[in-house]
Amino acid sequence: MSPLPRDGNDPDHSDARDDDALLGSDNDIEEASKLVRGEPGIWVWLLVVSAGISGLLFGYDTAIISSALLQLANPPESSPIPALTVAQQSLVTSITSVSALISSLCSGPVSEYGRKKAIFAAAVVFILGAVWQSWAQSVQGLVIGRFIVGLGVGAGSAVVPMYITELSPAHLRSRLNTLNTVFITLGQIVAYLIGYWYSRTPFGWRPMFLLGGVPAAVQIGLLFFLPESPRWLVQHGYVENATSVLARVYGIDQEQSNVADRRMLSHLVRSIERGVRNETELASTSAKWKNLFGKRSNRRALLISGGLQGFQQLCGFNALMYFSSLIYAMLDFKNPTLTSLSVAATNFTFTLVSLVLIPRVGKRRLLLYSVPLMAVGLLVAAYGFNNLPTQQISTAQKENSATDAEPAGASSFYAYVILFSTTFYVASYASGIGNVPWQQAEFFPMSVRSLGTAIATACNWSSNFIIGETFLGLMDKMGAVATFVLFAIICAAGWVGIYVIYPDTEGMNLEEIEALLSR
Ligand SMILES: O[C@H]1[C@H](O)[C@@H](O)[C@H](O)[C@@H](O)[C@H]1O
Repeated sequence: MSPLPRDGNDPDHSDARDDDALLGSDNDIEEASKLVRGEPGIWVWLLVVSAGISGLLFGYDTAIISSALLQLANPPESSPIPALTVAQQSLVTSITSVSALISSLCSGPVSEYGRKKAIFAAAVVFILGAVWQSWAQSVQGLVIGRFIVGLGVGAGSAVVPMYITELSPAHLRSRLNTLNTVFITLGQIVAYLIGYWYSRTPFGWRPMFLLGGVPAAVQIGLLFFLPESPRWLVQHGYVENATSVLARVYGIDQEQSNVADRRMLSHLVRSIERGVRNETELASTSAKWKNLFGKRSNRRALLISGGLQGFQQLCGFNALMYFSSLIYAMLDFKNPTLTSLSVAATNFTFTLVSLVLIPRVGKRRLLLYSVPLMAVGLLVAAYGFNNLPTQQISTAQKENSATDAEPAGASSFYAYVILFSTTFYVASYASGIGNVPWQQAEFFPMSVRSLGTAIATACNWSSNFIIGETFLGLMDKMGAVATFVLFAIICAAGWVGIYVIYPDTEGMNLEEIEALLSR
């Protein structure tokens, strides 16, 4: 595509027709948006921060369970909820992934009523789930509360990246999406800190769960100031509103703007209109399914994005995120909740590192370098478990509960080997696979984007469920060795998969990516 004129001449009719000829496909939005001259102001960042609160909630609600379980497994005598068995702990953890799976699949139709409305609905559900969990008087109540909160997590995880993708300027899209993962990992740190704060309070799990509702309430307030996605506005005939949202996103003052900026803006709107028109041709769900599975490039897009999302979970990271407090309690660390903060802090720090590395190194290379390091960390951890004094892990299994108030004995050398190797594993995870799968939208053309990303996101939550449900039951000494070796094998298989099917898309526009996938 040849560049559009950047001079200040007023466009005449024939120019507009030429532009129409130039702008004819999905990547037009990308191309046109690159040509808008205004710099995105603080406004666009604010917008992403407000939307990113969903990421924060996602992170908070998935990580708070780590500290809450420690208390729920060893409740005070007066507790209406008896000590949770290992099976109940697994259920309370993994039920969130089941509801997240359901709501991520349903998020497509809901977001058709407006991205903002879907984010609003997710925030309301978060608050409801937080209150329900914190008031639970029985295991069933707890399970229902976790189920409700999972509905919010799943909807947020699917809609927010789409909202950010549709709203952000093309050249910032990748970075702004990574920022969403930064929010998830930040939410996980906050959860660990709050978990630590309440770990000595009897029934501290109640405020732990309840506080998850606070950012959701803040988000509801902020949503009043957020614009609707320009793509949704165009789709529903609000072209003027879409134009003024785009002007704000691109830092263009419509009153004062010069002709060139105005022209670029109208290019942008027209290219969105064209994209939307293409999509309406595929309006029926069955036509979308047919297109998704019938077209080679879309099939490959699905294989890559779904495979990557599945691998992100099956490599075992969330076993640490959910159960690290229990694992470190088993290893006799005096302060398991605080020790497990290392998982969340490393995850957050290295997600920031990947924010810097992705544009420089490229996603494919980053994955190919970081996945083998994950395998090394896992194998060293397996070695550590294998050499633990037998009574160390079996005692912990029995109690399953050393609280911060009742410090256990000194940790052995091998417990530190496990701590350092898992931290190393987490750092390698967060630099690549913890983050890259969420950039999946670029593989799908607009016509099947919401369907494709919903299915890929469902691959994430279903694999997450498998890990949440099975890991804890395997945690005796030899089970730990076998599980960590299995995770390392999955990393090796994942590396081969990435090497074979994951393309280097750095610097490509969406059309080039589609052409690459069709080959
Ligand atoms: O990208 C995120 C991030 O890596 C989180 O730390 C993890 O808990 C999620 O499961 C994952 O999807």
